[in-house]
Amino acid sequence: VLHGALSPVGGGTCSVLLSHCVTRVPSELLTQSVLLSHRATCHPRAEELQGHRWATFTREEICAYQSQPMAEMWQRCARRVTEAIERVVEFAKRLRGFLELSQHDQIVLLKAGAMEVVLVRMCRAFDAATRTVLFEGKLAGPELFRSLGCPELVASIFDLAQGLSALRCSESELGLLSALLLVNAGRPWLQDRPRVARLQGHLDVAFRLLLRRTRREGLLARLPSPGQLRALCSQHLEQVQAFRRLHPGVVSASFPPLYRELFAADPADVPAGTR
Ligand SMILES: O=S(=O)(c1ccc(F)cc1)C1(c2ccc(OCc3ccccc3)cc2)CCCC1
Repeated sequence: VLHGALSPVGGGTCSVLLSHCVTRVPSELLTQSVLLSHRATCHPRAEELQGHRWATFTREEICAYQSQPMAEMWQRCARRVTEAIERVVEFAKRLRGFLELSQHDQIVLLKAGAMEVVLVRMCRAFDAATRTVLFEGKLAGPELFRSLGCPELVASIFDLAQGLSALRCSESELGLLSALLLVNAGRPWLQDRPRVARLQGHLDVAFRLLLRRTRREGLLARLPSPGQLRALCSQHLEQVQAFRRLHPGVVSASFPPLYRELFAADPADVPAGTR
């Protein structure tokens, strides 16, 4: 599924046109282009978030979610996170230089980093005052997700969103942070590590210059650590396995193919030649 989503046919033309000049482009222009890609692929858009006073779920609505079968709630969240990951794939395709990496490395970087970008982006739709997140059109607290049966994972997700929203990041900061979560030369299995490192270097310089220009250097020390993001993603993978043991067949029968490819790859799914 990821392979298909990365076909250069859909979108990304502007990055193909301009990417070869990324080495001559000063970092401010790189920051501008990352911001545009970020804005174009975030949902809801920044304008919708500012203007809107989002409603919270009523007690009855919360009870209805809490009494849904576990499999139904898991399916809803899997669908939501897959939609969010598809937008992250589109963000990556618009990142200058990303589509010039080998398909193999593009897939390696997205498999390792897409979920981390989704978790970082989530803080945009998080309300720290009420500790609620936008879910299916209204603001939901952790208790709404009770039927998932993974309270620690839900708590970790809310803690991360709370911590990130306290930093009051700008869209430019979130865009560059997201780009650096994806373009990470430290990810395992990369074929052309030096090439990824060069692209990462440009983004790193752009991020640091942005922070200096806006006197926000202190942000770097307060961002979630790579370990915290990695721990949350591992917790999610453990809970997917636990869910599959409780409900055999549900994931393969009714979860989005992209979700299955990223988080529930069966040994049986791996093409025979690479088993
Ligand atoms: O709004 S959400 O559905 C949401 C779900 C759980 C939660 F505690 C808070 C929010 C969403 C999200 C979806 C799945 C996530 O992890 C994977 C996961 C976790 C738990 C069950 C299944 C899958 C994390 C975030 C936020 C961003 C995109 C959608």
